[in-house]
Amino acid sequence: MSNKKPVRVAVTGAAGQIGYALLFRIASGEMLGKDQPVILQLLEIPDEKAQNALKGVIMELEDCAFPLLAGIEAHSDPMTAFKDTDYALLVGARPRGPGMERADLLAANAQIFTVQGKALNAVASRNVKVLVVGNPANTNAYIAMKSAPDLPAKNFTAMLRLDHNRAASQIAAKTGKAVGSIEKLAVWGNHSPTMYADYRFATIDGQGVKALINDEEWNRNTFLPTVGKRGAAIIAARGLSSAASAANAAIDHMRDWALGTNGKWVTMGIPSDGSYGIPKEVMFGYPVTCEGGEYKIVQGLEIDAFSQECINKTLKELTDEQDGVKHLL
Ligand SMILES: NC(=O)c1ccc[n+]([C@@H]2O[C@H](COP(=O)([O-])OP(=O)(O)OC[C@H]3O[C@@H](n4cnc5c(N)ncnc54)[C@H](O)[C@@H]3O)[C@@H](O)[C@H]2O)c1
Ligand SMILES: O=C(O)C[C@H](O)C(=O)O
Repeated sequence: MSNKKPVRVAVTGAAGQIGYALLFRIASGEMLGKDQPVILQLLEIPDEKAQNALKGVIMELEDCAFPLLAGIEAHSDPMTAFKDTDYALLVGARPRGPGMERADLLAANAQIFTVQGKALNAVASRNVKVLVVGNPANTNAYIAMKSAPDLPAKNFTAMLRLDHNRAASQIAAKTGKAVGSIEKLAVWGNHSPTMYADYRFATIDGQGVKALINDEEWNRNTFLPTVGKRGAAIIAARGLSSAASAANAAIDHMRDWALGTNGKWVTMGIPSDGSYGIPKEVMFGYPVTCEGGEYKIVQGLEIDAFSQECINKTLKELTDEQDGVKHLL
């Protein structure tokens, strides 16, 4: 038994496929630590089928008898689901099906994040840490942030960690080295095929990854498209969008933000502070380190011409998406 006070963790879309891969790991302490009790505040749409499915998930959570699970609540209204919440994982949104582009999702999902941003603004803990997973994640996080003017903008983040983990895995396969030995990897920009996974600074056991791979053709024509289109490849293969790997990335993102990275670089989508010439508030993937519950952008990295081109492209996509939702804000 832990004598720490329980923290409140809200998860939306709790009866969906990511929810099913996520909740059990949060309850077992993989996200916030094996000594941190949690109260789960679960939100689903006010629809009989979804609420019933949520009941089933809750029965299974109960049946795990997790020692750290100090309470479970089922909600159909964000105003109650987000009450006093310390962490909010905004997963609930429509996923992409085969053949759909991310832009198709913007119209379908944007409204969800104005409503939820306003609810967080009204009732969440003033220190709430928000992770948006529902796609298009960066722009949804931007909408939620803009809809919550009384909360610090820096508390709103978008998930780029899946791209980061995918990039690490491709590099491990290419070099034949252990994935856990890769450090200083960065993913810039949007969680979309335009993201720029950048291993120019990465090291494996102190050796430079760029020199180790020494294959710019592979970087441009294999690595970047493979990482960028991995979500679509999974949809084509499974008929459903990634869920276990997305849940895993959400756990990684929140754990590192809350508990720190010990100086290691990770990627988070965060509101820009102007670093690297990205306009302020654009929800942009950056390499960061985390300490004491705060993230800090890795500064001073040289951006060469190819990298700048890639960054400009993903930035343009994000500013276009932002323009497309102006009327909602
Ligand atoms: N950022 C990433 O890296 C990443 C990776 C994978 C998936 N995703 C996205 O995550 C989202 C969820 O994916 P999934 O596979 O779990 O989908 P899913 O359809 O299995 O589950 C989504 C759940 O959200 C619920 N929901 C919808 N609107 C809601 C609302 N307003 N409030 C509360 N709940 C709501 C639905 O009822 C459903 O149960 C999708 O948008 C998907 O594209 C993001
Ligand atoms: O690609 C998708 O639509 C799902 C998700 O964002 C992913 O990257 O797997």
